[in-house]
Amino acid sequence: MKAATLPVELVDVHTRFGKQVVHDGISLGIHAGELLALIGGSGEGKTTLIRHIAGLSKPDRGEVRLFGQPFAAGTYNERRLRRQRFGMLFQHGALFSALNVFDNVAFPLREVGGLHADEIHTLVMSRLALVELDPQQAWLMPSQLSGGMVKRVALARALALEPELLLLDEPTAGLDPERAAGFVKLVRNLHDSLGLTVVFVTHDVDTLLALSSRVAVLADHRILACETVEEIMCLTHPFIDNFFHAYHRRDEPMTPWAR
Ligand SMILES: Nc1ncnc2c1ncn2[C@@H]1O[C@H](COP(=O)(O)OP(=O)(O)OP(=O)(O)O)[C@@H](O)[C@H]1O
Repeated sequence: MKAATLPVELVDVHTRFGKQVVHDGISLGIHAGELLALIGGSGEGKTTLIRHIAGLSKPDRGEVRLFGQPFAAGTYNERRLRRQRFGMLFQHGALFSALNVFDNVAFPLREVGGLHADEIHTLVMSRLALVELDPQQAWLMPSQLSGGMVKRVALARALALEPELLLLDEPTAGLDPERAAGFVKLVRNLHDSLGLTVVFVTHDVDTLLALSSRVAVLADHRILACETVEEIMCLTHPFIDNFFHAYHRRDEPMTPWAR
């Protein structure tokens, strides 16, 4: 039986910036439909790894495969179609500050080309509805949005082309606990209803518990482990002890909501 194609496969990835080694042989397969969290100490290379997956940077050695193909493989058109199969949410939303919400979400649709203005309007409004924003909020500028709304608009833009894979760099960073919980619930619902594969970087234990089906730990320039959160919590490593330290000090029992 032929093995299913993995949406993302990292094979022996090495990255260095000058003399600084960031990744020293990272191999990881991400399965269709999973919610994979990437955790690790500050500066361990999580964002760089997400950027490699999105093709925004390249490892010095090793390979990043997207939907079974090396990033650079195929014709221009094949690469463009592969590019449309994932959406990315950057750490601070990265909205175009000179464009209103509508035009931010419409941007990837216009880039693809071939769509009429009324089709773009329908698609943008449907994406805004997916992220639970009101139609009248389409006409606001990014400077008029709360932090939570910025994330939702950025998510709507990432979903514009109906991707199968969503890459999220610290989706709840900068949000208060209530907004963070709301955003996590939204991502979780979208994952369930659209059958998305989600890869996300987080520093937040609550986000990790609520969203991950598997957790990859980046430590000492490698993947230390990639297991369920319960299994990760049983490992002994200074980063893991530290990461869950505050959580262990709470009185409540550890209850991942994701399963
Ligand atoms: N373009 C670049 N040029 C030089 N150094 C870089 C570049 N991009 C990242 N780095 C360095 O590589 C290391 C990994 O950075 P990265 O942002 O991937 O870490 P991270 O794990 O996401 O960190 P954090 O959790 O603090 O956001 C850091 O030391 C960073 O300074």
